[in-house]
Amino acid sequence: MSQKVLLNAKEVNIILHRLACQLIEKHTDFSNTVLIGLQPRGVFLANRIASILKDDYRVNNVKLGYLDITFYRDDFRRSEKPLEANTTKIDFLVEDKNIIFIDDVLYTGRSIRAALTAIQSFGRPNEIELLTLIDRRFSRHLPIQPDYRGRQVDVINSEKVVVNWKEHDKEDSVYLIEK
Ligand SMILES: O=P(O)(O)OC[C@H]1O[C@H](OP(=O)(O)OP(=O)(O)O)[C@H](O)[C@@H]1O
Ligand SMILES: O=c1cc[nH]c(=O)[nH]1
Repeated sequence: MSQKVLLNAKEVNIILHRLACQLIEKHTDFSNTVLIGLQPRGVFLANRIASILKDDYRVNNVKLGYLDITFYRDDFRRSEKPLEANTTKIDFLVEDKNIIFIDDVLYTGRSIRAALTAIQSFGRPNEIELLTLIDRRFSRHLPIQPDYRGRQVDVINSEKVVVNWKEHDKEDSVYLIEK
């Protein structure tokens, strides 16, 4: 198995700050905007973005939730193993809110499609945007694109992008791995 570093910790940090600033540019004080990290791995990115907004840019109003999409995926019946759901935690109203979905990688777009279905159970948002650290270009199965992207990469199908977070994986990094 070969692997190549796409982003190191310093580059990840710079990108996270840029994404936070782009969010502030559009959503100002977040009075009608909420962040929703997609389980499982979008949650790490969502936590980071929320912390940067609060600690580095003094946005005090940030609401953060987590959304599990396991049983909303269009392929969940095809799974050979029993599926285990993750926690959904949304302790605020989404009705008429501006939602920002946050996930680490955007590939086919099927996870985001599932999230769009799952969130409907919580109400009717005003709008939904998507923030992703890595946008795998030319690989979409659905017409879904990010509004805020950390890095766009060209990846062939035999390769996988792996995003690591220091609080879970010992380092912040993004690797391209030959499967
Ligand atoms: O745009 P998509 O094709 O849905 O892929 C993106 C998803 O893939 C990863 O999750 P995970 O590793 O759980 O999913 P995977 O098994 O599809 O790679 C990643 O955390 C995204 O949520
Ligand atoms: O390369 C990919 C594709 C989907 N999900 C990932 O985490 N990486």
